[in-house]
Order: sequence, then C-alpha cells, then structure tokens
Amino acid sequence: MTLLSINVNKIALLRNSRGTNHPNLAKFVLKLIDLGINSITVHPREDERHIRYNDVKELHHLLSNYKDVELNIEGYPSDRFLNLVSKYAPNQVTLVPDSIHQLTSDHGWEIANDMNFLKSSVARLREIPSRISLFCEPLTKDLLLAKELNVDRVEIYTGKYANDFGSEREEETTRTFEASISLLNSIGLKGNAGHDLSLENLNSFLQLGVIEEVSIGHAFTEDCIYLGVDEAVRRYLEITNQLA
Ligand SMILES: CC(=O)[C@@H](O)[C@H](O)COP(=O)(O)O
Ligand SMILES: NCC(=O)COP(=O)(O)O
Repeated sequence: MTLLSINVNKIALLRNSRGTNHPNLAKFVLKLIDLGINSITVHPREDERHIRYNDVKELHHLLSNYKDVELNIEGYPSDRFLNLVSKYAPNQVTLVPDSIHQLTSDHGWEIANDMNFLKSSVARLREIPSRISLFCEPLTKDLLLAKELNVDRVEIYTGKYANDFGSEREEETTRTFEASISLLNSIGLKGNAGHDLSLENLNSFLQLGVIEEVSIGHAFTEDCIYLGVDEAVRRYLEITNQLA
C-alpha cells in the first residue's frame, strides 16, 4: 500500500484567481478527509501564486484535529520557508529546488552543486520532528548523495516518467525508474514520488517497486472536474490500495 497525498495547490490557485475565499481550501480538505485521504500536500512558493503562507497556518490548525492525516509541506529552503516549517513542524518537509521563474517544479536537486546549502538546511530541519524528504532526479549520483545528507526520504521526480509514458521511450525510462527505486531500497532510503502522476500512469509506476507515498495534485484536480471529487478520490485510492 502506498500513501496517497493530495496536493491542493490548484484549489488555492483557483481561489486566488478571484480574490475571494471560493473555493474554500479548508472545506475542500475536509471533503478529502471524509473520503478517506490521509495526507495533504501544500507547496507555498515564494510568490505565493497558489498556497499562501497563511494557508499553512490554517491547514496546520485544521489537521491538528485529525491525528491520522499527515501534512507534507514542500518548498525551496529559503529562510522564510524554513521559519514556516519550523513553526508548524509538519509530518514531512519536502525540499524542492525551485525559483519563482519556474512554471512548476520541473527538476530535482543536483545535489553535488548544492551539498553545503542542503547540509545546512537539513541541519536546521533536524531541530524539528518532521520527516525530511528531498526532491530528486532518478539518478544514482543524486540518490547516493541524498543518503550522505542523511535525509529520511527521497521524493523521486516523476515528470520524465509521465512524459514518456505511452511513447517509444517508455521502456527505457521505466527501466531507469525501476533501477532508482531498487537502489533507494538497497541503501536504506525510503522512496516517495511525485509530479505529473495521474490515473493513466500511476498503476504502472507503482509496479516498479516499493513507494511509500505519492503526492498528486494537477492531474487529480483535472480528474475532479470530469469525474467529480468522490469518484476521483475513489479511483486514486483504489490504485494505491488504500480503500478500506
Ligand atoms: C514538487 C512537485 O512536483 C509538486 O509538488 C509541485 O508542488 C507542483 O507545483 P505547482 O502545483 O506549482 O505546479
Ligand atoms: N510532489 C508532487 C506533488 O505534490 C504534486 O505534483 P503534481 O501532481 O501537481 O504534478
């Protein structure tokens, strides 16, 4: 069984588009919890284009009433971000190499280039009881360096997997991800995964090896439009084998 974490960035994006509180993020999260979701992911970017820092405060308070529901906060380890996660100590912090100029998180850390920066960020996070996860490419060199950084998990960036799924590159790309998941397990690191996972590619991805958690937002939000929230949640939980 793999934990399904729903990323609610796009609900916040829709809310921000009108300057009102509709759709209400807390109401949507409560709906997800009622439907059996046990983890929520938010990604407060520096420009707060969707999730705002104040959303984190409100969601942390809301989820304090649901001990079996996890909060995963993703983001670039700026001082502002580290202060935020230090204040709320979520179940998991996922460090992502982002800049405000990016449309989305479209790459993992090139750890060798940022080793000292990541070492200091991890040291700061070790002052709180949160699991530390690092958003990485499925590359041996980065996975081994993640082990050296002594993080708890690696979130494998699955953008290439999703992009190549169903193409002539699928077989080779699948082998790359399968080897990365196997390596993670062999070096004692637990693997999360995320970015562009969907109802189309998720089941195939989860056959590649042991994945603790997948975080899914963009495709899930689209599925909610076509299928409705209840059916979208049911289908994703069915694939991750979390249905009661
Ligand atoms: C790290 C990752 O792939 C996603 O968690 C990220 O939150 C997507 O960001 P946007 O929702 O801003 O595209
Ligand atoms: N870490 C991946 C995530 O939270 C959601 O990514 P996406 O499904 O919105 O691409």
